[in-house]
Amino acid sequence: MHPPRILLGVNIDHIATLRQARGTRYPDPVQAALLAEESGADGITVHLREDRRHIQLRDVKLLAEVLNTRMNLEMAVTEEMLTLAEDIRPAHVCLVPEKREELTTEGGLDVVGGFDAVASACQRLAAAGCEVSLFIDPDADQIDAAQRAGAPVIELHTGAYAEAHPGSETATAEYQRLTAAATHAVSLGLVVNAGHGLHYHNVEAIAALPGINELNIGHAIIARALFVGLKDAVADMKRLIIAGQEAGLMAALDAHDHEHEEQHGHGHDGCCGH
Ligand SMILES: CC(=O)[C@@H](O)[C@H](O)COP(=O)(O)O
Ligand SMILES: NCC(=O)COP(=O)(O)O
Repeated sequence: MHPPRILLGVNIDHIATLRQARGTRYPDPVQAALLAEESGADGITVHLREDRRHIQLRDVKLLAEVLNTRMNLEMAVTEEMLTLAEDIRPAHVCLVPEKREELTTEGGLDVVGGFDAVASACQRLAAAGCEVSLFIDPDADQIDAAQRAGAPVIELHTGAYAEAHPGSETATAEYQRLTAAATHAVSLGLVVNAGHGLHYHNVEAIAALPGINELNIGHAIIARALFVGLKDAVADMKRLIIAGQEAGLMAALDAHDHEHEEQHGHGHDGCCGH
């Protein structure tokens, strides 16, 4: 049976970054969100940072009213943000670490170290009707803690892989970490999303990871939209995600057949249902 297509959440933070650079009313991230949805986005991701450097509360409130898909609100684990999420009740909340001085999110949430606060946030958000995910590094201890904290979903931080030089030892090691993490999380019954730093050249490999449910991508899509328009930028990304997912499934089948041949010493006889 073919697994469901990987979903694409389009992060529109950087439309707001452009607006905030001049303090104008344009470009409006809400307008971008609706266009992204029309172009095939399965959801809209926004990160309401404590310093409000890009997305504003007004954006989140409007999006909650007008989106046709669903909002994924990325936020820090603070009382202010939790109260706000309980009021707005986005379909999905992704808890992320936050530092004011960082250019962008640097690492994953430390669920192990901040277990009680994260578990209590998961409980409060679930009670408000939000599906909670935790943005974490591809690390087995963090994944185990995420499950114990009661999060049904994790988002694997792909930043270290995305930053590594393509084809380098670091890139290979980071990809292996992501593969092991996705496999482990799926075995625990967690829904596995991934994101950060993904672009048109590295997304296929990430879509080929085992069991990925959704990819959240922003910076690269908004950057490409400057040249080809948001509609094509979203559609191009979706095509690559589908291609990557297909390639991952084929590779998994090949590996399965290879294992079968090693064990039984002859060609595949269809005994495993394919
Ligand atoms: C938390 C996360 O996944 C990041 O990708 C985040 O959305 C990026 O934050 P900025 O948009 O502020 O770089
Ligand atoms: N959670 C990842 C995300 O929302 C998008 O990150 P980026 O593509 O802007 O790096």
